[in-house]
Amino acid sequence: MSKTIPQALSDLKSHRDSGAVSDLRAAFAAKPDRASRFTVGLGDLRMDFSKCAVNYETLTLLGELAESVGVETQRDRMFAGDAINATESRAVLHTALRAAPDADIRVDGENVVPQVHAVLDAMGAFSDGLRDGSIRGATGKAFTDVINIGIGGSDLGPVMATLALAPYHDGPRLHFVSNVDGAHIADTLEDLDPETTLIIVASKTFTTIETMTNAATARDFIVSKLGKAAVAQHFAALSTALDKVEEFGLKEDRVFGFWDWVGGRYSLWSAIGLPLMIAIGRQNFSDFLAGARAMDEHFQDAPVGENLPMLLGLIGIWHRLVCGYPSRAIIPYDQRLSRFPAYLQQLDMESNGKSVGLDGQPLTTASGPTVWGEPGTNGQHAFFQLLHQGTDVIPVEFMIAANGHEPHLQHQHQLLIANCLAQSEALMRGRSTEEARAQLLSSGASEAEADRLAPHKTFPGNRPTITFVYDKLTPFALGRLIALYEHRVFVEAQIFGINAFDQWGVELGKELATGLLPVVKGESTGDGHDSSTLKLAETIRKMRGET
Ligand SMILES: O=P(O)(O)OC[C@H]1O[C@H](O)[C@H](O)[C@@H](O)[C@@H]1O
Repeated sequence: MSKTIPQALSDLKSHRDSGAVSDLRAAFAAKPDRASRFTVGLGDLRMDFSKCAVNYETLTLLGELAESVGVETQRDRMFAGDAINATESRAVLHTALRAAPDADIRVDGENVVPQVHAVLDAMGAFSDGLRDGSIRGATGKAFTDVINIGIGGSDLGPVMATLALAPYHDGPRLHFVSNVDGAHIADTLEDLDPETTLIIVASKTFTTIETMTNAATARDFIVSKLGKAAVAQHFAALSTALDKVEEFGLKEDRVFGFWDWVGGRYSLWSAIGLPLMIAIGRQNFSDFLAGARAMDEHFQDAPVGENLPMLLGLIGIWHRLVCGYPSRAIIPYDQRLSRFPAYLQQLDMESNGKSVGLDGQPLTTASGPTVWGEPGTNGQHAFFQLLHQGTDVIPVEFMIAANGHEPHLQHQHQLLIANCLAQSEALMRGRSTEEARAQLLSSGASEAEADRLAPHKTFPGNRPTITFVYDKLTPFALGRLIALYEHRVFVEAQIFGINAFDQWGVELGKELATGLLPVVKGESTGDGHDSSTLKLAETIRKMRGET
């Protein structure tokens, strides 16, 4: 019989308190094969978690915790299309978006895979037409530029993946507009010609105010030069709300649908991926889906001790619930993954930033950590100081490709690799005050000077990191990496006992913004708002010369 969750957690805490792996340096010295013991892989992807303070017993206890909440059963329910998004009574089937064409995945008795592939085929035909110039604008010119207007899940995934796969771009130039700040669309439209610009309006609900506002501005951009009739040729829409898209005035062949069982932050594999497909082409997009599929299969089949998403999730839980670390940093040593941390912020924090359990009761433990990051080596020259010597321990997840896409810049790639490995080594080893003192003395400092400076040059070390290594950032590798993180978030959510697939926490601010617009415009005195908010609105109106 499996343990209860509180029992499994309490066993993990006692295990940690017993100091099983309290000194990573000593653990490496004691077991020279520690790295191979705590590295798992899938194809060319390696996950080395040997620089986390865990041993075999930790993994056993974490496995028992996973068993106590039935993670594997929940995983199987997700893949089978059960309505595991309980607060919205929906299935969660982003995995069906990358399933093989002959798979059979049912929602309300209907196999959804043929619909998925019908949309993929339509996206393929449309992106082929744009890329080969056979689909043209109202004045007969081929499209040179495509703007994706969307926000949140309808923006972050396409932006991140398009940047990540820049070496595979051979289609029109891509631009992304998300912010309701007019500066974003103004700067984007500045150098574009309406005759050669296609606009994609990406919104699951087709009601999001930022997206609808930017879409209206983009529509004016097209209409002012080309007339109303050009809208149909210069726009496409990606949405689940097909009725609302129709109101916008788009023809059926310019609308690419998806379904309510695809969460916004899990939608990159659906029609929301169209900008990426336009940039890299149908075959590369299909490789991207295949990478995610490989991770889906691995997540379903591999035993817990070899299962990357399970282990990544369980180590995340170890750091959050047992060690109590409040945040984690994602540091890709891969400039083209520079938006990956931002993408993961939505994936992770919108999924697991909850404080009520599935039963509607307040959680008695913590839930998702803060997720943040920037690419290396840039971060080294900015916030790494805090990672090495700050008072909080922040686990870091590094990622590095063995090979870049620039064979003529091998030396730079080697420097990048050396930096990535050096950082995880430094975080693990640290430098004792004695070592710091000895170094100061050997570089000519006096005894007094060495005593004074040694504490400042001491690194506590023992700071946990995970390092991912992969051959090259191909479409397949990127798909696999994203799916790994999707499933990691899932595993952690099961242990937190929350629904990872709703996001009620984004609603209140939206409602208040709608109510405040008349106050900002001076059309309402704003009864019911607090004095700080009203005073700020008044100050801004004064600065704008409106009062
Ligand atoms: O795709 P849309 O319906 O326009 O939604 C865009 C985004 O807005 C919302 O506020 C949600 O928090 C996100 O999960 C969603 O991805």
